[in-house]
Amino acid sequence: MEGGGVDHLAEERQKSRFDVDEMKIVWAGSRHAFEVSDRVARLVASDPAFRKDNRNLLSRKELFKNTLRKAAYAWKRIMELRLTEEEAAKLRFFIDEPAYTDLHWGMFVPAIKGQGTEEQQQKWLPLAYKMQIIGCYAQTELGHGSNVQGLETTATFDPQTDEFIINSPTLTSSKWWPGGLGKVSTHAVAYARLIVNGQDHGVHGFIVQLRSLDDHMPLPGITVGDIGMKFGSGAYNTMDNGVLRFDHVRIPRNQMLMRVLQVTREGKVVQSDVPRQLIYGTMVYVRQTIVSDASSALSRAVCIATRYSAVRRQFGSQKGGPETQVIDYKTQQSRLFPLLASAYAFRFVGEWLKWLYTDVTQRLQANDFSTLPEAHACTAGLKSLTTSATADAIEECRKLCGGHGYLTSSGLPELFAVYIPACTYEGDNTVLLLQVARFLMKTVSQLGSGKQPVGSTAYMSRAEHLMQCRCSAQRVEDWLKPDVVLEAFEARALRMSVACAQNLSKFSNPEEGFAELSADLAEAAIAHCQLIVVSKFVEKLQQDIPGQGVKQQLQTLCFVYSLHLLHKHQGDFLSTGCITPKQASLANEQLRSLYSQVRPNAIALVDAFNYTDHYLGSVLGRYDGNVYPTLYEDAWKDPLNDSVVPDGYHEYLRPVLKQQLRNARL
Ligand SMILES: CCC/C=C/C(=O)SCCNC(=O)CCNC(=O)[C@H](O)C(C)(C)COP(=O)([O-])OP(=O)([O-])OC[C@H]1O[C@@H](n2cnc3c(N)ncnc32)[C@H](O)[C@@H]1OP(=O)([O-])[O-]
Ligand SMILES: Cc1cc2nc3c(=O)[nH]c(=O)nc-3n(C[C@H](O)[C@H](O)[C@H](O)COP(=O)(O)OP(=O)(O)OC[C@H]3O[C@@H](n4cnc5c(N)ncnc54)[C@H](O)[C@@H]3O)c2cc1C
Repeated sequence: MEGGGVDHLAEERQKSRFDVDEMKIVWAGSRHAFEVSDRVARLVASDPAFRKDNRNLLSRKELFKNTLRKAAYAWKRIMELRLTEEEAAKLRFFIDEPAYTDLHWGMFVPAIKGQGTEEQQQKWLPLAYKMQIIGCYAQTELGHGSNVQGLETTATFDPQTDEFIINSPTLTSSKWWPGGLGKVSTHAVAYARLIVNGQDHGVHGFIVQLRSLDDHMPLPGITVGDIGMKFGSGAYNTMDNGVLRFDHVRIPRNQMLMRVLQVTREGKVVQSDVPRQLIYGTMVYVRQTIVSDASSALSRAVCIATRYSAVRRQFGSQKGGPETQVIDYKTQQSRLFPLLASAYAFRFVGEWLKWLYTDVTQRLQANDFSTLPEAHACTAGLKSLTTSATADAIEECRKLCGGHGYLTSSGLPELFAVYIPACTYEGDNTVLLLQVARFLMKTVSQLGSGKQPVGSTAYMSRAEHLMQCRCSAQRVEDWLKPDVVLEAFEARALRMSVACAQNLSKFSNPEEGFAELSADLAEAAIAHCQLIVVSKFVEKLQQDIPGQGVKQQLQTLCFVYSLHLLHKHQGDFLSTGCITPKQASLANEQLRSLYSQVRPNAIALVDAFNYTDHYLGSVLGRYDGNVYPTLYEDAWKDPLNDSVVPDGYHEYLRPVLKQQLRNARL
């Protein structure tokens, strides 16, 4: 995407055998999405106000103030340029800095939209859209995050005043973690146990004002602050994750979000026909967005590691010729190319999940709740799978870049530090896999009942075949048949689920059995989610994809993704009898030859992400590959090099050296 000086990767770019511009459109999702993304990325990259290369040198206070400045400036630009919602979201994305706005737009607004009545939406959304109020999502407490039903904050209805009294009865009930809460938010959607007439009706959302709109001081009864520094020096510390306590704070009755459950003026609790689980709807929405974000973070790390692997040379110089580019080592390819393929795989499964979410939202509006369990299982499972894989992949990319990958200027340490909490927030990844496992066990238990599994579990309707089929691959090329690959993944997923169900049936107490077998259940859930990713990649290839060679590249990547998983999880495939050891070795042979096909296209495949150097934020990943001079020059810019003799020399170095000299003379 960058133009200008000498392109050290030009030769690499000439090797590619497909139309990169068309691939950029496939990656973006559509020509329109590409144009918006490209335009906004350039806008951010060319504006010095969005500079980010100095982040690691700032103290926490400076860092946070700098984030406030950028967010305010971004808002000003959004207004001045009259950006659409889509463009504004892209602008925030390319600014590339966790900020309170993520929670305001990403959780506070969706919570009101999803759980508020029409009337509540009309009152609160215009204020939020104009940022006349700023909100956060205050669910997690010091004592409970995963177990939402275990939250302790109370919202007790007072029929005399027609208000709720929000209270934090224990230390562990203190809200703890919500982003944007610590220093910024004026309001929160706070989750609390609804108590009416002494009866506990479980956890619900309430809009609570936290700070004065005049002077930003906390309102009476509110104690609020930041929870302290997090992993890494810059990274997620731009965010004010907060602590919040309520001391009998009164809010009007109509500030309880009442789409699911209503409390009347008389104190009657009325359940609407909307299922209770909709209270968790905001999490479903965000989990869906996290899957697309995984492909962004992963592609960014892979772009850096791939470009640098083509620049870096080690060993193998023959008769004074150039040394080998590290990207040509088969070991480097076998570590890097599956990650490149995963980036594309996660992109496409993210697109599909967005469709699924839109579909379920439309159905919910028409009071059709039938696909909610499927949406929950898919968003939970894919969030877990893609974030775990991406976090591991960023660290692998760092190692793929050798020593220089450990430099902050490689961009990888900060990317890792910012990314890894995705494995925890919006649901711990193991906890979410167990939700998928519950869904799978329920589906398996209904197999004989005549109820046909649908959606992502539709393959289970062919249980009879999948439980006993034998893989037909006999030659290396057979592993390039989508049906062969898909059937192996389907049979493995089903057999693992069925084995868990059979083992569960041996327990007289199902909950006890579930707890005992939870590690196996989580593995069955992973197998199911991997199948979803593989099958959505295969489906993508059935679409009409224009551009010379584009579809062919995607086919190669699809098989790299699937055969790499098959190789990595060989134990599952072999122990469930889905493939034989001979077939496993044929698959691996095919995988090796696919790596050779990816090799000449690797640089173009990462160029297709269309990242600006500003967004990548990496000396190693520069578009022009001009790595060494930049690394060298950058080193001298470090504040430690401001003086030749360091501060502290006279106090701490000189005395030591003198002492040693004296001792030596004695
Ligand atoms: C930028 C970063 C910002 C970060 C923000 C945050 O982190 S915010 C904080 C993020 N925090 C977290 O992510 C916390 C993670 N924890 C949780 O989400 C919940 O505590 C839980 C799902 C683990 C258990 O919940 P539980 O004990 O209430 O439930 P249960 O297991 O007894 O199942 C009962 C039934 O409900 C079903 N069902 C469940 N969820 C959903 C759903 N979303 N939709 C639809 N359905 C759902 C389930 O399938 C089951 O159905 P069945 O079988 O009866 O037909
Ligand atoms: C950066 C960041 C931002 C966040 N932003 C927000 C926010 O804006 N709003 C908000 O409300 N919250 C937020 N959170 C909180 C987040 O949602 C929770 O931390 C998350 O849901 C995990 O819950 P926990 O901390 O209670 O983990 P725990 O449940 O205590 O997890 C600890 C360990 O126990 C295991 N475990 C727990 N339960 C089970 C089980 N049933 N079976 C097997 N193993 C189990 C987990 O796998 C994990 O290994 C944020 C967190 C982070 C890190």
